[in-house]
Amino acid sequence: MSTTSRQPAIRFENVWKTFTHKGRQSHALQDVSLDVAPGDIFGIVGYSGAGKSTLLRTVNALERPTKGRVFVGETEISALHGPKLYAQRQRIGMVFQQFNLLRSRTVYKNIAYPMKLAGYSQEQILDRAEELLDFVGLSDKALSYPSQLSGGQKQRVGIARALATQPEILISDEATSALDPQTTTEVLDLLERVNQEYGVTILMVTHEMDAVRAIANRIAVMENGRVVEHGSAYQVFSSPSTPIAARFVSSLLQHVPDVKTLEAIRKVHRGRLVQLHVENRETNDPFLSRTARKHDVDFNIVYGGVSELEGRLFGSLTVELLGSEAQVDAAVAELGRVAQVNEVTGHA
Ligand SMILES: Nc1ncnc2c1ncn2[C@@H]1O[C@H](COP(=O)(O)OP(=O)(O)OP(=O)(O)O)[C@@H](O)[C@H]1O
Repeated sequence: MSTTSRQPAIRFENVWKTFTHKGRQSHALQDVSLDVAPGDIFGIVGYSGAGKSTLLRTVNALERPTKGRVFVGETEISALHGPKLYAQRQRIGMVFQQFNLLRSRTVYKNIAYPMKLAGYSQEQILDRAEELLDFVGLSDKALSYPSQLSGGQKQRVGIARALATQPEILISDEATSALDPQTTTEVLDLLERVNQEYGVTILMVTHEMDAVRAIANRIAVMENGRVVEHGSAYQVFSSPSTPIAARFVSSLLQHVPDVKTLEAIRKVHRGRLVQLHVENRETNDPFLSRTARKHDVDFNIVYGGVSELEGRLFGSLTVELLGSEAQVDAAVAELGRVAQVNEVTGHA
């Protein structure tokens, strides 16, 4: 059978996971179907308990679906056991929030460990470990112990170890959640290099929207064991279609003022207020000043912001327009051609 579409790197097919605890059942995963394409950095976001970790752990069969199937490439990993499963697991590296390093072994030996289990020769282990230490910037720490490293350095070792057996896929469970913002950025940059330089597909679970925003090209949002929304990062950020995705996005992009903020704005700005929802704009188009100049109105940006993803702008600006009624009407009509315009009604 010939197929035109590329085979997914990971496929979840109607995956259910039910836990039974003290006679009570809870559905950690409910009918999850999702494809992760080769080369993706795929972010799964959701609040605590949404099922993210459970889903991630089905990829290397640390968790097995109650119903449904999980494929890594062409292999149905959820059906494998014993040596066949161990062999497949070499294709999948895993990075953990708490690093999970062996405390009694040096950095070098932590990285060597999975290769030893996989039967690499001493020479292969040495070569690969040296390469990876260099890649993660820790060549000078080969003989240190994990207790002598910072959190960011420990996670670099975790990533090097996950890459040891040259996996095609890296699964990352809250890899940056225990790190400060600066270190988070460094680790995310490293994950991005893993994707670009080694061509590794990354599936990352996080409750931090800024982590996925930084590097993911696709996003799935989970709630109560279900994937409620998924799409390109741009799609989900610029026009989330479910309330929970909108909440995640707005936690990061405070583009629209809440009622209290709006009241405060109204007290100061008594001109006509409009909200401009900008989507898919070229990054260098000065549409606001161009329109204002053309219709001889002044404007104040009183709230909001625009963000850039994949070279395109999106966001919301709350703008006060000042001028005669006719001029402002004409400016609003023109702005309506490039952005969705909502009048801000109500008075201070
Ligand atoms: N081994 C288990 N036994 C019983 N219930 C479990 C088990 N593992 C997970 N659960 C339950 O499954 C649901 C999903 O948990 P999961 O850890 O996948 O969520 P999560 O989105 O990763 O949240 P968190 O970020 O808090 O880990 C939760 O209700 C959790 O209590």
